[in-house]
Amino acid sequence: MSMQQPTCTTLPGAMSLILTAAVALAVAAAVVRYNRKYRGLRLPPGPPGWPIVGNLFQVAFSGKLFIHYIRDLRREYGPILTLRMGVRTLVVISSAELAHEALVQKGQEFASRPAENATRNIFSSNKFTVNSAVYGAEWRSLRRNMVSGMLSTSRLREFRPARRRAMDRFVSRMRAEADAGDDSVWVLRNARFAVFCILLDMTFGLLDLDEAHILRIDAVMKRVLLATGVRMDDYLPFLRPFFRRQQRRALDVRREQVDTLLPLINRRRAILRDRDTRPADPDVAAPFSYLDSLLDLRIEGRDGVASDDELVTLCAELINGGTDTTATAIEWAMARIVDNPSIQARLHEEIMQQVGDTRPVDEKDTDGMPYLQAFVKELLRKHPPTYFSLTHAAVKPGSKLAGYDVPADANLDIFLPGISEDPKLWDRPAEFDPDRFLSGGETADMTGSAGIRMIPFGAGRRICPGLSMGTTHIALMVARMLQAFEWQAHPSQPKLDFKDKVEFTVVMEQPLLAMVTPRKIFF
Ligand code: HEM
Repeated sequence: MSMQQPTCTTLPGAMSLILTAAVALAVAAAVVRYNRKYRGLRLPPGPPGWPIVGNLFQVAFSGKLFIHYIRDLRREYGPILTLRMGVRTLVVISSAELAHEALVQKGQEFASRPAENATRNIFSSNKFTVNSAVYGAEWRSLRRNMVSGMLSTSRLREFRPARRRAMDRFVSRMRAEADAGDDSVWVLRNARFAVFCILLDMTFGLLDLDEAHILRIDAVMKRVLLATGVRMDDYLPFLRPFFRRQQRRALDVRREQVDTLLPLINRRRAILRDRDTRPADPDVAAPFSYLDSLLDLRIEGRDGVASDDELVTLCAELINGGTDTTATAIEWAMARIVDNPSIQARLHEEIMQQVGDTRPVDEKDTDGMPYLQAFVKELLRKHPPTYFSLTHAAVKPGSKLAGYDVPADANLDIFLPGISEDPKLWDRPAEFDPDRFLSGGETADMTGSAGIRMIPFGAGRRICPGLSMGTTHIALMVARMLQAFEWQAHPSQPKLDFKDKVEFTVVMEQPLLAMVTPRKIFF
């Protein structure tokens, strides 16, 4: 879900003259095309670039992560700026006013997604997913189905048993890891696995997948994320011939993804088919799954139902959308808890008051825990799992932001920390302080509908449909981890370093290893 830095690849040693001439011609044609395309437009300011490549090499060889590069550029050029990355033009906005203009006031104008490269089109079945679809009837049908079929409050409630199961497994896995080692646990890895299990249950409704099988599916999903990462030829398409190997590899990974997920789809189909004659075993099949809602789904403006390949794509979207984002948030959460014993003590005290130690915390309990709710808000303010919302695009030519032109083929990116760390909006924005959200303090409507101050889930028409699920999972996991263990810094990381890096989402540069001491619990 995040912008990644382009990477260079090694070009083959011998290049023919013909190829060189072809590249030179393509380059000249690109200059002419670019000059023609943007003639007469007033783009937002930005660093001067070179012909053809624009700012691409400045970014790629800056020695900084893209998220840090943008933070620095913002200081120089302000909250709206342009970067030319080869054939792509990026308009980056980073203030609450501009996010409001783009996502709310002109929400419909900027509700689309930009064109994608061939590799990503394979994995999105030609933009047949909620997150990649251009703004229109197809997107509306898919999104409506995801929200009502899966992410509504009532549907979310139906999956309480799946969460309960995954949470029990999560706590016992960590206990086993601590017992096997020196009382230490890797937080991100365990959290990621737990969220992945919940989303697999919800997507396919198959409850008897063993751990080895789940890990195999997870490994394939990770390979998909790697295969769809940003490449140099996304920006300089004339380099595509040099990326044939990566393209072939991406096709192999897609085949692997289909071969891994299609058997799960077919098993669920068989369960649904037999259900009338032979009731499904409740330990094997959930009463409902996201896949069920997709099997007969009619999409506006389209004949027939989704093909097997498209079903694989849509199922993968639900799993991917919620896994790394939520797991990343948990890692930052536990780092803050390890770093600050008083936060840990207050959260634990609230859990003891609300639930005690004779039964596990349930998601319903977390609604009645104001300090935990404030902690989750502060977590998503200070450590949004993605620093950029998904890339937006104008629906048609002629759109403007802050008086500047935004071409219809430009990527519109919203840099979220620019808003949640703005000293004009926040008191002591650099400090991690959940108390800011408690009575009489600061407010934060994460949907942005009552004004934009922090929008870790985006805002407007394309706001993340998993907002409730994401926050529910974070609060529940943090509470269960604190109810089961006392957390401390590991001797190898006595003073935690809160530096970030991008790995699909924004994770800790140094993955969190923490010491845990099991607490006395009686269930
Ligand atoms: C802490 C957890 C999460 C965070 C921080 C997060 C963040 C985001 C952000 C920033 C966007 C882009 C919004 C925009 O384009 O303006 C987004 C979109 C999306 N998210 Fe999430 N997300 C989270 C959890 C989830 C979950 C649990 C799911 C589903 C299971 C999900 C599914 C999606 C989908 C399908 C979209 C695309 C929406 C569209 O284009 O209409 N996310 N998310």
